Amino acid sequence: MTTSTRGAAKAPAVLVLEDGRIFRGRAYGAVGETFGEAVFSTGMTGYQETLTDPSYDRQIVVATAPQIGNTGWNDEDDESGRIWVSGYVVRDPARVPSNWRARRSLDDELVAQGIVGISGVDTRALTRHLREGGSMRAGVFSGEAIAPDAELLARVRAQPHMKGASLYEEVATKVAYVVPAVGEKRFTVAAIDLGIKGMTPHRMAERGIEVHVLPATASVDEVYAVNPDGVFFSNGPGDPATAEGPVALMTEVLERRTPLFGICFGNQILGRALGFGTYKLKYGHRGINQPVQDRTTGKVEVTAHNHGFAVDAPLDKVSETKFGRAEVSHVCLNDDVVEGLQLLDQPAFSVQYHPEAAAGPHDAAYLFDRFVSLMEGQRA
Ligand SMILES: NC(=O)CC[C@H](N)C(=O)O
Repeated sequence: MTTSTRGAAKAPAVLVLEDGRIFRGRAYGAVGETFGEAVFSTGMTGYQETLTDPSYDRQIVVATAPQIGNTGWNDEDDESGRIWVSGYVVRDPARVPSNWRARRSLDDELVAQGIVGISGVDTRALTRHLREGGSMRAGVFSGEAIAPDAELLARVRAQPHMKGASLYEEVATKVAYVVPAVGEKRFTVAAIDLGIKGMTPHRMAERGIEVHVLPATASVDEVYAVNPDGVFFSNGPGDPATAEGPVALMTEVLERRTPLFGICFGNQILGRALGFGTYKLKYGHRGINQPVQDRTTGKVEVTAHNHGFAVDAPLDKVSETKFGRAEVSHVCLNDDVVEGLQLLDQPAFSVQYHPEAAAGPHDAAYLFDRFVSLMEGQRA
């Protein structure tokens, strides 16, 4: 239930966490009610990219940056056709957006898309709470949706968990489309859309790649019908343990030794295709300043992240898999979480973070060049 009245500084609102902790504030965006997994993102900029990233499906995002909305909403930075977060929690929303690209305020956009949010929350206390207790189910209620706390809590506790959630099919395109190469076309890539961010095919197109974005349910025949030089598996929402279809498809791509690249959900799928497990992190990595080491060069890069799950692979040894030797190529320096995998006996690799860098630092853009090199190598 949402009503499209503008909520800022109007109706009271309440954020209810499944462990019973409650934060009160004011409605922000649409007035109504929403449910999802409460997670925090530490990006100081880039809220438009965050909100429109399909990987945030069914998540209530808490912005740790205290002021949100200062640059309004523009017509260029969307990562998909809509806002995917199920709710938005902020401390101090901008009263007057100011940016030469802004077309409207963030508040107006949230209202237009029916996204329920809450402002005036002590997001520092909330983030510390989520860091201690872990990401958890939550609900935001405003206006007439507010009921006695115990009732709201019971409704939050009746929601599904993120662990075990299969969400990629609900966010992915239903029809294939092509993103043409910029300039001369050098390669064709089949990109499996599990919730792909718009910047990803764009970064490939900039490198002379014609990108055929295919639905999550594409068959191996549909993938090879585009005659690909490489196959890409995108980011996406939900628990990778539910992605049996994409794991089976990737397995066939690996059997054919086609150059392969995966990002985020795509990294988790490579992990599973190789026989590693995946597991849920306590509170995940979401933000644009995570330090990651590329173990193949020793270099440390500052990177954009949005993941709540991770691959369970050994850091200290090369693993024998059914596709030959595999190793952890990248690791997060904050907590030693696996951030990349590579095969040593065939052209396949993936990263858990976001080299397309939207919004984020561009340190990891070289990974798209690595994919191009793999495809060049296969031709030679
Ligand atoms: N951005 C992504 O692809 C996220 C992958 C997965 N849903 C996770 O939370 O870990």
